[in-house]
Amino acid sequence: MIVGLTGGIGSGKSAAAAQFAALGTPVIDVDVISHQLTAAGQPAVLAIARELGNDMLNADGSLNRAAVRSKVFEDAVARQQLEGILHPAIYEEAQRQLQEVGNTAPYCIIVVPLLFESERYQPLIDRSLLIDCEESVQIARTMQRSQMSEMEVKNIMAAQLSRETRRQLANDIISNNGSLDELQKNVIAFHQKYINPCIVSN
Ligand SMILES: CC(C)(COP(=O)(O)OP(=O)(O)OC[C@H]1O[C@@H](n2cnc3c(N)ncnc32)[C@H](O)[C@@H]1O)[C@@H](O)C(=O)NCCC(=O)NCCS
Ligand SMILES: Nc1ncnc2c1ncn2[C@@H]1O[C@H](COP(=O)(O)OP(=O)(O)OP(=O)(O)O)[C@@H](O)[C@H]1O
Repeated sequence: MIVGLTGGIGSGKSAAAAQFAALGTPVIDVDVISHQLTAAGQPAVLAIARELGNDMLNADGSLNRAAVRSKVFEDAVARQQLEGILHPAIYEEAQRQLQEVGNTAPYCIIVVPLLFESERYQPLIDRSLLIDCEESVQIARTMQRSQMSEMEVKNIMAAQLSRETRRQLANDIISNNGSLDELQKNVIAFHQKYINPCIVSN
């Protein structure tokens, strides 16, 4: 069984994924793949500079992630160009990693921030698991983690589905408004459910 784990920016996807991984669950994370594909020297970096401008690069030729972020979350056309470069390559690598995991575990997790925004991943997954929290918590945690302004975080949230829509589309939901210990209790409960597919009901 393949579980697609999703959630808005700063909702706690990586934190939950790390807790599933600690329970022995194979985890594939498309944000990790995206970072690998945009590491210094990767062909995608040159493609991004070609399409979005050389000011997207640092002096050493690596991707200036903050510059790309501020450009694409203020300009939907630039965002589509960036996604056009990265999304097919990210998807191809995610598929390769899923094949590699194969049937080595009762279930595996694929972390896809844009699971419900992009139709690409729906055919690959058996269930979706939403990590959900109040928008004010998302904003506060993202600002603390990434040194972004409230406006920057809100711009990114505006490029994502609303919390309400995600909640309507998800098969399973973990609420992550509380502590990391509370998150872990919920992760363990879903882990039990996923390793016993006969109790996965809807
Ligand atoms: C804009 C970039 C350079 C900013 O890099 P940065 O290191 O600051 O962020 P990171 O990649 O870790 O992403 C953090 C979060 O931003 C949000 N986000 C990223 N890309 C997008 C997008 N295209 N649309 C909406 N939200 C996005 C997601 O919640 C994601 O979890 C980077 O996010 C990027 O290359 N995005 C395009 C690839 C993409 O769409 N990735 C998302 C999943 S496939
Ligand atoms: N329950 C929690 N209690 C306290 N801090 C938390 C909790 N869950 C997550 N965090 C923290 O909030 C920040 C955002 O969490 P995390 O990186 O897991 O979110 P994410 O959904 O993967 O974000 P992104 O969309 O940016 O990739 C991190 O610094 C993380 O340690």
